Amino acid sequence: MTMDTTNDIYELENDGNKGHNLKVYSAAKIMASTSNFASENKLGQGGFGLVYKGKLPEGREIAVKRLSRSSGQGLVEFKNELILIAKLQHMNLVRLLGCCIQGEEKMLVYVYMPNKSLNLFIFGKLIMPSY
Ligand SMILES: Nc1ncnc2c1ncn2[C@@H]1O[C@H](COP(=O)(O)OP(=O)(O)OP(=O)(O)O)[C@@H](O)[C@H]1O
Repeated sequence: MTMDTTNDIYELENDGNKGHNLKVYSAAKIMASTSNFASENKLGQGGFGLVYKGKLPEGREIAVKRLSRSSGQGLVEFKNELILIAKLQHMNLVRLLGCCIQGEEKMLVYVYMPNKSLNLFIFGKLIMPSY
């Protein structure tokens, strides 16, 4: 795991799960990339909470899953899920880049996938509906 900041996520490195190559992002970096979770950057909502589109300073587009307080998930569950997803990484799955745990904020950072790309990733070409 590469460290972006020295925050309390550091514990994740000490659980014997090294080598999953996840990055730890600061909340400030994620907030800047999503224009402070601007509503126009909202991609959708899943079981985890709201998902936002962001752009990192180096130009990479990301999808940020922001854990909602009402999800009932705590820090231990969040960390377990993070480690599990990291271990399940596969070229055909949306890639998890890293996470952010800072104070009340818990977020997962994925590679952004444009809608049209699913067919592209599954079939190697863009299949348009024929009607
Ligand atoms: N990597 C991504 N790139 C682009 N959009 C995404 C990405 N991940 C999620 N989204 C958008 O956010 C929405 C919610 O995603 P999320 O994965 O949290 O939930 P879900 O798969 O719909 O449901 P659940 O959380 O119950 O499994 C998706 O429907 C999609 O529109």
